[in-house]
Amino acid sequence: MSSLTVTNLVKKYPTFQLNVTRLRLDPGKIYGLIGPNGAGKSTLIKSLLGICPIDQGQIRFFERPFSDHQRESLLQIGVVLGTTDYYREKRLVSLTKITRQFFPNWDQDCYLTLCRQFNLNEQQRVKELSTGMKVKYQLALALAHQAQLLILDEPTSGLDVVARRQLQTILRQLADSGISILLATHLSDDLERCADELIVLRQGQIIATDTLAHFSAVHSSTTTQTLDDMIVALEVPDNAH
Ligand SMILES: Nc1ncnc2c1ncn2[C@@H]1O[C@H](COP(=O)(O)OP(=O)(O)OP(=O)(O)O)[C@@H](O)[C@H]1O
Repeated sequence: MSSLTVTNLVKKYPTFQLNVTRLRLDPGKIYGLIGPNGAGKSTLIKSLLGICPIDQGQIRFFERPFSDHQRESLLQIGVVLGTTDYYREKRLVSLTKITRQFFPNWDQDCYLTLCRQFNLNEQQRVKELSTGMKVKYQLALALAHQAQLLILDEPTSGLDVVARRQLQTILRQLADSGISILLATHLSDDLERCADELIVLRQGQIIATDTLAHFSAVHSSTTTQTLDDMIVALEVPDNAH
C-alpha cells in the first residue's frame, strides 16, 4: 500500500505554477524533497495537506482519496511546517493537552520520552522557546500521535548539530519501523545521513526522482564531487553557472 500517491497535481499562483504529474511514497522510506529557493517545495507540501486549495489533480493518502477522507487521512499524518509562532503565551503542557484530544492514537509515554530527549520543559511558554526548541516541540507532537506518514518542511534548519544528528537518527529509526517520511531540506547532511530517495524540484516540476545511491552514481562526474555539487549541477541550468 502506498502512503501517498499524487496524480496530475496543478497549483497555480499568479507568478508560479506547480505541476506534479506523478509522485508515490512507499512505507519505510525517507524521501528528501530538494530544490532551490522558490522551486515549490512548500507549495507542494501545503497542497498535499489541503492548506492551499489545488487547481487540479488527485491526492491519495493510504490509497484513499484525500478529498473524501480528509479527517482520517490527517490523523495518520504528522506535520512540521517551519517554526510557526502560534499561541505564544501558552505553556507547552496546556498546548499538548489541547492537541492530544484530537488524536485517538495519542501516546503520552512516547511524547514524554521525546520531550526528555529533546530537553523540552513542558512548563515553558511557546514565546520562551528558541527556534530549534519550537521545531523539536512540533516534532514531539507529530510523533506522539503515531503518524504513519511524516511531512516535514525543513525541520532541521533551526537545529544545532547535536539536535540535528539526534533527529536524523530518530527519523531513520521511524522509517525502519515502516513509517514513510517526506523531508524538505536544503541540507545535504540530512540527505546523506538519512534519505533513501531524492525528489528534485525545479520551477514547480519534479525533474528527478532517484535513490540516493543511484543519484550519486549517475551524477557524480568525479570522485571528489560532493552531493551539493551534484545537486547544483542538476538544479541550475548550464548557462547560469
Ligand atoms: N501565497 C502565495 N501567493 C502567491 N505566490 C506564492 C504564494 N506562496 C508561494 N508563492 C510562490 O510560489 C513559488 C514557490 O514558493 P515555495 O515557498 O513553494 O518555494 P520553496 O521551494 O519552498 O522555497 P524555499 O526553499 O525558499 O522555502 C514562489 O515563486 C513563491 O513566490
